[in-house]
Amino acid sequence: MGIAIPFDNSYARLPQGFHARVPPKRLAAPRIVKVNRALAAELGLDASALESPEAAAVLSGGAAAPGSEPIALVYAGHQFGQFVPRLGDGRALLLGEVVDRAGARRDIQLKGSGVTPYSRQGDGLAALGPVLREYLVSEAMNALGVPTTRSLAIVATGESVYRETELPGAVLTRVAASHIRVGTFQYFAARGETDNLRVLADHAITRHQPDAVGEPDRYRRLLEGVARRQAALIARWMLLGFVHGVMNTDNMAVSGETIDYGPCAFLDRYDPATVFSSIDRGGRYAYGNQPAIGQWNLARLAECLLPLLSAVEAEAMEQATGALSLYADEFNTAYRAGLRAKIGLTEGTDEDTALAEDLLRRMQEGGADFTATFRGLSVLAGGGDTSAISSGFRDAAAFDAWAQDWQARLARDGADRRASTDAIRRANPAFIPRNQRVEEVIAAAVSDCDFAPFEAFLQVLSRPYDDQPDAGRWADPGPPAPYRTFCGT
Ligand SMILES: Nc1ncnc2c1ncn2[C@@H]1O[C@H](COP(=O)(O)OP(=O)(O)OP(=O)(O)O)[C@@H](O)[C@H]1O
Repeated sequence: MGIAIPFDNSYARLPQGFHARVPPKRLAAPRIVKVNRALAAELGLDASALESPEAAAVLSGGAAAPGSEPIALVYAGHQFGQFVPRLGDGRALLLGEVVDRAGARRDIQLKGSGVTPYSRQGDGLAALGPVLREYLVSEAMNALGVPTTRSLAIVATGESVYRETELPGAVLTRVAASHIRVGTFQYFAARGETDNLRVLADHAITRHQPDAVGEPDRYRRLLEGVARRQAALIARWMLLGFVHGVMNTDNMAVSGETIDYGPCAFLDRYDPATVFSSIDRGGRYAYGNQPAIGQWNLARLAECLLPLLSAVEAEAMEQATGALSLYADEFNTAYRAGLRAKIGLTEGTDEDTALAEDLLRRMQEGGADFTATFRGLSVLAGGGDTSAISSGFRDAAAFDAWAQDWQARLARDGADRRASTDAIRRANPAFIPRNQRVEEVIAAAVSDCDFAPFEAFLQVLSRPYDDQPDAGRWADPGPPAPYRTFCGT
């Protein structure tokens, strides 16, 4: 008996040069470790069936589900600024697409299911630790309200993966609005395959810009749509202190979802220069650089689309630069409004933005925790005293002085305390997947086969804006531990 997933595979119907078929590779003893029941329901899938041994075979890439046409997608990409003309899914397989309960088309992809024609020197595999990490952080991002790929299931392969040391292998089932990347456009553009570029662009328009299908200005609208979605996405990252860590163009999805949770982490102390990835030596993907890198990546997409935008070069250039300005405007508007909301001010005045930026400056100078400081404001707005927050600053008086100005500003609005407290709570999570905590629950699962801490943390992170009095320990950074040094994969 197989599992019933109603696949409809529009990407597999694109021409041959877009992907490679990959036959199943049976494993001796794959085992389901985790199924995301809520997501399964959203997709209209039977969660119990996904927990069956048949599902373990399908979700490890060892058996083809009826209707699935497993393919690896080809793409290129700028990695740390260097162009690589052919990357592609070296360890991922698109099983197919399903239309979810809300009518949205979603990709169902395996990550870590073995070699593909694009594996280059790689083994096509993933270790359980990084798979748990992607599951936990992507689901936390979703609960935080950030567009993201989702995690449907984890299968333990029962086989070993070698990453300096022997590790247990696993496969993640990832769900995404699509896996079309800036790098997918770069692949065809670099090869001068304008016809394929047009096919790809039209496919992306059908999926992500449906109002523009068949319209004469559809490619401009696609580019502007990507600009808007990326600006909104990166503004959300910045407002939550999220550092993606590897914003290569092959990791920028045109859907506007966060993709690839390799070396990501959340800020503890606020410092725009923060980098978590050991391979990012120049700090290219530092927290504070993310908005600019988003625009750089968008410029690479715009370059690819030039031949489609207009036959008149000057017009095409104008549309491309227009999209880059649109990105900057949209980012600035969303980021500034979000920053004001974080301190409970919803009016759009420059003065209010400056007040929020002044707090950021003092946090940086005072070595204060980003998430705890902002969340703490909800207590202050409700009449609490400042010491709970100011004690996190090297110079408590610096925060107290700011808090006085801020409270005077709130009073000027005649803001109701209860309403301010609630608004600040809604804009500032109490719980984020802090890196030390993520590492702690992964270590328990991988080294001791104890998944209870992983499950407990996942549960807490599913309601990040709620006060959860019994879950306080998950809000702290946790026992001091050096950040893991990431190798990127
Ligand atoms: N173990 C591996 N075997 C084969 N290819 C790999 C392996 N690890 C990474 N790659 C490939 O190297 C490129 C860059 O890897 P990166 O870590 O950014 O992506 P990923 O985490 O594998 O996938 P995604 O971006 O889809 O989340 C991708 O083309 C990826 O498929």
